[in-house]
Amino acid sequence: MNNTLPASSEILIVDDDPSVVMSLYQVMSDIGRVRFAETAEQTFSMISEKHPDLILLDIELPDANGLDVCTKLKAMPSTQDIPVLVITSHADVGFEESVFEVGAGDYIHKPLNPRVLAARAKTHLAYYHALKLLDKQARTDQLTKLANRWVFDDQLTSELGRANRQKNPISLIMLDIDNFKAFNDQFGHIEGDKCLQAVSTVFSDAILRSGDLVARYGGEEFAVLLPETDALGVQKVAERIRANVEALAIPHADDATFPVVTVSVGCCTSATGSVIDAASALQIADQALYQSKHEGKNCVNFLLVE
Ligand SMILES: Nc1nc2c(ncn2[C@@H]2O[C@H](COP(=O)(O)OP(=O)(O)OP(=O)(O)O)[C@@H](O)[C@H]2O)c(=O)[nH]1
Repeated sequence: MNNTLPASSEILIVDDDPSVVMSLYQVMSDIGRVRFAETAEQTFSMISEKHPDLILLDIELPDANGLDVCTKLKAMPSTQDIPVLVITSHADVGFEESVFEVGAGDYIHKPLNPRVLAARAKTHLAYYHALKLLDKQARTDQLTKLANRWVFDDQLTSELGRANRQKNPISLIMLDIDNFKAFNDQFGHIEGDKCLQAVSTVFSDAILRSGDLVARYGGEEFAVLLPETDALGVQKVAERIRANVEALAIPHADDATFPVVTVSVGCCTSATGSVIDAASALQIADQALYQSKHEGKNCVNFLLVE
C-alpha cells in the first residue's frame, strides 16, 4: 500500500509547541510537503487555500480544542475525507474513544516515536490517495476520459435546482455521432474507439467556462451542461461543436450520410430555470436531437422552455 504514495503529498501540522513541530517536521518532510498552523483559525484559513492530504492535529491549541477542530472538518463535505491524526499526551481509554468519535483516523502519543509516526502517516496517506483515485475512476469514462453519465446526472440535477432558485437560464446539449454503426462495421471497433476519443477532444475544447461540463452519456452519445447560458449562447456552442467535428475530417464509412464523421445535435434552454427535473430537461434536448437526425443529420436543433 505504501508504494502507492505520490511524491507530492501535502501535510499540514497543527501545533503551537515549537519543539513538537520540529520533531514532526523531521519525520514528515521525508514523506511529503509540510505546512504549519499554530491555531484553529490559521488551520481553516490554510485548508481553504489548499487542501492537505493529511492533517497532524494537536489537541490543545491556543484558540480551540483539537477535537472541536476535527468535528468541524468532518462536518464539511469538502474536508471530511482528509485523514486527521491526533497528536496527544492523553492516554486514557475515554480520550481514545473521543478521538475516533469526532472522526479522526488515528492518534499518536507524545513523546513521539518517529518510526511509528512515519508508518501511521504513510498508511493513512496511502489509503487517502487510493480512495481519491477510485473516486476519480468512478466518475470518469475510461475511453474518452470525460465525465460519465452518473456525474452528469448528478450535476444536472444540482444545476437545475440552482437555476430555478436564482431564476437563471440553463442550457443542455445532447450529441450523437451520425451512422456510427456503419463506421464500426467498416473500420472495426478499435478505429471506432479512436474516433470517439477524437470527437471527445472537440467537445472538451468547445466549452470554455469553468462551470460547464461535458460527459459521455452512452455509447456514441454525449451531453454538455451549460449553467447560466441562454438560448443564443447554447446555439453558438452547439454549432461550434458540430462544425469542429466535421472539420476533423475523419473519413466515414462508404454508406454513411456524409463522407466524414459528423454529429447531430439537440439543445434546449430553460430560460428562467423553470425546468427543474433532470429527466424532463434530457427529454427536451433528446427531442431536439431526434429532430436533427430526422432533418438529415449533421445539424443543430434547439428548443426553448420559457
Ligand atoms: N467502437 C465503439 N463503438 C461503440 C461504442 N459504444 C457504442 N458504439 C457503437 O455505436 C453504434 C451506434 O449505432 P446506432 O445506435 O445504430 O446509431 P448510428 O449508427 O450512429 O445511427 P444514427 O444515430 O441514426 O446516426 C453501435 O454500433 C455501437 O456498437 C464504443 O465504446 N466503441
